[in-house]
Amino acid sequence: MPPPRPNLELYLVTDSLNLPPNSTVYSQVEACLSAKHPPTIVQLREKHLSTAKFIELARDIHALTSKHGVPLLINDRVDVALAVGCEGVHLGWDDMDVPTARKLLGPEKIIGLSISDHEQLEKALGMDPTYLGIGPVFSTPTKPDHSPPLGTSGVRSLLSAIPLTMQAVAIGGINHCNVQRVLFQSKDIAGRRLDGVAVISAIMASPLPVGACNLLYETMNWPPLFVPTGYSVRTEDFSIYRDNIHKHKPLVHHITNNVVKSISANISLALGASPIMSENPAEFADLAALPNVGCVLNMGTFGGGRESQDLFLGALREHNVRGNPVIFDPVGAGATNARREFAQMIVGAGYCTVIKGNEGEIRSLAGLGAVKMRGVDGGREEGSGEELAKIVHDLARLEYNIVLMTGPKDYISNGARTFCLSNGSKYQSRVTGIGCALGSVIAAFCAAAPVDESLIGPVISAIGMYNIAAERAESLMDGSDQPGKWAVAFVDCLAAMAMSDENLTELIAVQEVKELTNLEKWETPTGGEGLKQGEDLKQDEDLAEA
Ligand SMILES: Nc1ncnc2c1ncn2[C@@H]1O[C@H](COP(=O)(O)OP(=O)(O)OP(=O)(O)O)[C@@H](O)[C@H]1O
Ligand SMILES: Cc1ncsc1CCO
Repeated sequence: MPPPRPNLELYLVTDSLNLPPNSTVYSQVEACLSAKHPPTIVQLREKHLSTAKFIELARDIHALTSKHGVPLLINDRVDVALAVGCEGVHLGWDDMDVPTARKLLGPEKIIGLSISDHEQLEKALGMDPTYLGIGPVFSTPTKPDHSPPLGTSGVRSLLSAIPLTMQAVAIGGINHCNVQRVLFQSKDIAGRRLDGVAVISAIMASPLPVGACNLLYETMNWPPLFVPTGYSVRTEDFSIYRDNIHKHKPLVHHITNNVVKSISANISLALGASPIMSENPAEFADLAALPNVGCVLNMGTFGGGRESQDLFLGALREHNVRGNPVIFDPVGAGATNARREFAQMIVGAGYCTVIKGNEGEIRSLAGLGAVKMRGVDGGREEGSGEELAKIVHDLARLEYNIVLMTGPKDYISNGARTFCLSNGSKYQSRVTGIGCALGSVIAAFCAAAPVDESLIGPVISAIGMYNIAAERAESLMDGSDQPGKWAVAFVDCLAAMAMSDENLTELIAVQEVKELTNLEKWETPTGGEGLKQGEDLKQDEDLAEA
């Protein structure tokens, strides 16, 4: 008898603890099954019911799911599945082992097993479950005691070791905002992809479960190259982005390194933004809920460990939930393996709107290794302009975000369009923290930009203004080497530019790389087609309709 091969595409896991008011597990499942795109499989998960009550609920839900031809699995309890005669079970490592469950349930039933690392995967492969549930992808309140989040790169690493004969879904913090990224980024190089995603709160805690199912399904089935940041760039708006800072007085929440806190705060103030340095997770949700907030995550003096992981992931989650721009600076990612791994974990565990780093840091994050960074500064191999442009383009395309590589020239891409900026002063690499504080300026520009704006324009405007202020400060030096004096003059020049009504469009030296080189000829990591103008807009309309 061939093993069962269920449709796991949209896998609903129930949760009785986070239901919206006046709802029950039954009413939520019932509503979901009436959706245009209902769950393709349902798992009943009850941790606190007596056996009798669990069986009663499972019978009722099974009657519902059977009516819609959707398989029902029971979490943990083979006895309940047998009593109800449903289609299978989902097991964890504290539950009955898969071979015993198989003996009891027979060859036709579905048996799922959770895995969160390679050790469990190796054991699981010998047990031959129907499918594996890989997680948690992101941190989630549904399972507060879970193992550390795998991020999409962790899922990819496990998935690539699972044979095609065994199905796999990802679970943990998946919702309509991140589902496309989970599906896309977890795909391995050989094309091994997830068979579906398991969703809990995004459906069970929703007051509109039907809409939640439809939205998830439709988002999952968007064309695979959705770039949430958009890609239109209106150079004529560069000055408007600056003026928006005065209009909205954005707040920049920093988790940044001890070396640059003061200069980052002063540079934010010079712009007209409000800086706050907070490393207290208890206030992250409140900060993220304020209007016009951006977040800077700079790992300069963190670089690893469980505590810094919780700190960064906590802030990332709260700002992601609110859709706030997050600027991630993987400081020193090219210097040590611990830093590179930490940076990759952050990037995989949430959505960083902009990844900003010097050449060594971006090369390292892009998996290009082999950069000789002795410390956190520079890390420059000084690759050719074409090569640097390709690195940021490819990484942005892979991560669906904006990638900025700083240096004598700055390269910036959103995966669709790539630009080279050439303003700046040699003094910028002579004073520590000038690169880090650029993250604060970018966060302020993004947080002050209109919500539906493509953010690459505000980011270019931020870098341009910053680097022109650096040039002006250099012109005030009398020729001798004066990095200390320059740093003071730089803050003053920046404050003057922020307050002026100069037309930034005329001042910023920015060129689209496409004009320099034919980017089209390069193979992208996605192997996909290039984005077409207007495509992101259309996808937004689809989302609104869903
Ligand atoms: N030699 C240079 N000429 C012109 N501009 C430069 C030069 N070096 C750096 N910059 C500018 O300085 C800013 C910071 O870039 P840099 O690559 O020095 O960052 P970083 O290494 O992250 O700095 P840090 O870690 O000290 O904060 C960018 O805006 C970049 O354009
Ligand atoms: C010198 C230094 N060390 C860790 S962070 C930092 C500041 C520059 O980014």
